[in-house]
Amino acid sequence: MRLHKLVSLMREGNFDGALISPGTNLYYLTGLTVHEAGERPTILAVNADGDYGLLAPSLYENVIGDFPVTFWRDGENPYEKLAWILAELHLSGGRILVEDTMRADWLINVMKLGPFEFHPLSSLVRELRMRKDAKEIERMKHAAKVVDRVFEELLSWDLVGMRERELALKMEMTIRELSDGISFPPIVASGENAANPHHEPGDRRLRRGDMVILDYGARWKGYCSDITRTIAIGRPDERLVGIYETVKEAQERAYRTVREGIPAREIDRAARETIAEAGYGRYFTHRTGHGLGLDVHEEPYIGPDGEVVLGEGMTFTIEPGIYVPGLGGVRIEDDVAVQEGRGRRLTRAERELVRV
Ligand SMILES: CSCC[C@H](N)C(=O)N1CCC[C@H]1C(=O)O
Repeated sequence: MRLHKLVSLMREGNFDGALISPGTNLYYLTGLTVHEAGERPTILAVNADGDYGLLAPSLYENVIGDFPVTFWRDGENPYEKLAWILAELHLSGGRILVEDTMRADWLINVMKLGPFEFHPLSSLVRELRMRKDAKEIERMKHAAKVVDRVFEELLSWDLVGMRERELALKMEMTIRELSDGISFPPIVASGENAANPHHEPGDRRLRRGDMVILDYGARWKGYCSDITRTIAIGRPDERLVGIYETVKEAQERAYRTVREGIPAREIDRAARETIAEAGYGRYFTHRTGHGLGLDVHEEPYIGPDGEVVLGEGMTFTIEPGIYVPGLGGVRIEDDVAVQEGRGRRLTRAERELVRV
């Protein structure tokens, strides 16, 4: 369990305790796989001595194994029980780290239990989570292999005439067959819809002359992959074929920039300069990438303001794109790990323009 690492950082930062609700931080720190049970408060309290206690709804009674836990039943007041846990841990006030995604109604009730000064848990945990160990990277490699395989498979499907949302569903089912599930709902953006980077797959049917952005991910033992490939159906507009080559070059240059010791913004700069030199600067409307791990989006963010200095074990995406309203768009994305001082691609699917 990694909770002791958090406790050391808490002591260094003069924090008195932490309140952690279900999510990837709870899983990362304790291995507990309890999911948020909607409105029912579920909170792990930890003090700076390393003592801890979990408040959980009784419907988890047969799920949580050997862990110090106080259950509450529907009809009881969970915050009375939380007050007992906090009193036992001598945590009835002070500087407290709180899970960033804790529901506001839980937090409002917690605030009534003492004079607390709250700080975001992520400010400490992100330092730990950013550098993946060998086991975490193995899991990410597996999740990456799954999306590579899905790409190969989908190229054999009869795409012409298929609706975007039918293709997204077929991709999702294939991902689920090969892994623990999707890391986010697949994006299928065809024709002019590809000018929207986060397009939600709809009823448009794929047709000859389309460029189609396919952005999807798998989850394996908690860890995510996230890949984007843009394919051509038949012969798309020559401007889009040119845009494809620019994006491919931007992605390659950004990838080659990856080195231990440089700030993340250098990677973004390499991609952004390539696209600007080709005259499409204003059509690259997002950051170049984001950290990847237990969450699809986490530190280090690869944007113009990315100050995190790259270190061994960091994992992130490199995904420049160009989106021209009324014409369409292109994005190419790989997952990359910093290993032995340089970047290594985890996703390896074909990056040359594939025409089907
Ligand atoms: C979690 S949904 C989006 C997944 C996608 N691969 C992605 O992260 N992006 C698509 C456009 C830019 C980038 C983003 O930062 O949202």
